[in-house]
Amino acid sequence: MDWTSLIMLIQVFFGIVIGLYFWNLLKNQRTQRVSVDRESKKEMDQLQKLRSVSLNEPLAEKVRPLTFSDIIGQDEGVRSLEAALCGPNPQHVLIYGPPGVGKTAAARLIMERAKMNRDSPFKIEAPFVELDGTTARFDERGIADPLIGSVHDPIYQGAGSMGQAGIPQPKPGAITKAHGGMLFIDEIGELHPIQLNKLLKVLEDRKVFLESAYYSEENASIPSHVHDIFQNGLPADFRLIGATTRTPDEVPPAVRSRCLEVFFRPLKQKELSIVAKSAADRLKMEIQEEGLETVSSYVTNGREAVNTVQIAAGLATTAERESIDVSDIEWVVHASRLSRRPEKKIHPEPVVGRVNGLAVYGPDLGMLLEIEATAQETTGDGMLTVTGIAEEENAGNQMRSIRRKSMARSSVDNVMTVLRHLKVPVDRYDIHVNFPGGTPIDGPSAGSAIATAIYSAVNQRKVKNDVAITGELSIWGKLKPVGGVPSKVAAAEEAGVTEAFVPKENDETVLHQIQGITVKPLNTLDELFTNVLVEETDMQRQGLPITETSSPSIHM
Ligand SMILES: Nc1ncnc2c1ncn2[C@@H]1O[C@H](COP(=O)(O)OP(=O)(O)OP(=O)(O)O)[C@@H](O)[C@H]1O
Repeated sequence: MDWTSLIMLIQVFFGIVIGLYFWNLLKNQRTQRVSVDRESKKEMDQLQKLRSVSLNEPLAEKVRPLTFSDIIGQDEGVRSLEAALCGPNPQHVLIYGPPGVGKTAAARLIMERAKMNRDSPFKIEAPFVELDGTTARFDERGIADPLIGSVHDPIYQGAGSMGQAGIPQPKPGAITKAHGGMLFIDEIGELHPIQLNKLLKVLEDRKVFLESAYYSEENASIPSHVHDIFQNGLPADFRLIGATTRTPDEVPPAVRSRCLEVFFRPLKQKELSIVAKSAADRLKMEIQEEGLETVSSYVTNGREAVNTVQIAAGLATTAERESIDVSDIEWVVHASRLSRRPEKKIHPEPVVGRVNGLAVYGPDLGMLLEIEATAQETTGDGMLTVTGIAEEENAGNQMRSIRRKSMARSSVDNVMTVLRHLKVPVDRYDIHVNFPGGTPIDGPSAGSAIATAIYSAVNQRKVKNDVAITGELSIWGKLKPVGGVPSKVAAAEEAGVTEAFVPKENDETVLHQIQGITVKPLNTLDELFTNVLVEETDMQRQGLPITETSSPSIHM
């Protein structure tokens, strides 16, 4: 055998080996493909089977508000929402309100309302994207961020053909999906601070830049659309609707300053009855007035009202009835461990030393705050006792927390000074001020009501039972403005108050639009006393010459 034949033989041998190698590779790939196809077909069949099964529409869907008129008690909030989003220049919006009062329901309807306006920049196909701030978790390495978007780097398994070619793949987040439309973030206050800061940047830039260590401008194998995204950003021009159960002071000022703030209020008892009735109607169930009253005296928001009716309807259906009985509802409220709403109603008659103050707690929840005072003349130095409040409280935030004397306690001390100044002989009495019921007391705003209670107790003059008072007190007896007055006045009206006295500086048109109650703005404590104390009879006047001056005079 000569050299040429030997070389040819070697070539043929290697040719066969290489051929066999590739043939084997191809065979493996084909087998893999076949098994992947077989697996995929099995999964596909399973998916089709799952899709072919469906239950009835969930009851919660059936009772969901379909129009703005289905949203009860939030006319003002809905109006603000429309003003912010349905005009030619829509704004970002933050909706505050307690849970289950219609924030999400209203946000879901607003896009359709906006599209009805021909001047609205939202086109027919404008998207409405929803995200939940509590679950929109992100990864600090930027692997996943459902809100802002992320980059699928080649290092991660499953990066596909682009990954194998070493190309980073940008994945758009909710802000890009909402481009040209609205992005609704429920519980926006629960977003991670880093996500919030990134969101703020997007609101400014109206686009988002994604980053990846795998991206290089010089890399010619990267497709042009990926270059474009890394160099020019992904579009993210949308209007934000954030909803939160937090109070405004718990939301970062940077977010608040970019948004129009809209407030949804807690629902009143009669409004909860309407929500419950409409849920029963949608479920095609009868419900009597007594049943509605039971629902509304236990639930605190629209969602609870709807849920209670749904479960009660389930009980009725199981018993083959077409009407919900009171006993069904009673069973549900007890099984759900709901407790009856504390009914804050005014006292039936005027009493000495008993005043209706007004408090606000949570986001926009007003309530009647009972204040009681007694005064016992003493021969020694008068003592002051304050009960029903915390003596000390924590203030500040995580960065700086301080312990201080309770604001309510300080407020009582302040009142004592004002009354001394008015020549009310408070030091000749043992005075006891009580805040019954463990109500949260937001400190200074109860000042004028506390002063009235003490003055009434010292002078034995009854305080009208159908009036309520709010207002901080300056050390000279001037009424100073306080927060949350509209919700306080609304709560007063619900409790049966006919006249509410507020500081003049708090006088707003909105207060006078609350039905069933008269709002009187006042400047000074002596004006307040004149209005809220029951007229003395001649006999009383003769018997009780308590103050050193017949009529208090205020010095500013
Ligand atoms: N004001 C209302 N009028 C009519 N139905 C209401 C109202 N508020 C709540 N509901 C009922 O409760 C359900 C839940 O309300 P929604 O999700 O809008 O509350 P939310 O304020 O967004 O609460 P959360 O802060 O817990 O998300 C609604 O689908 C509706 O059936």
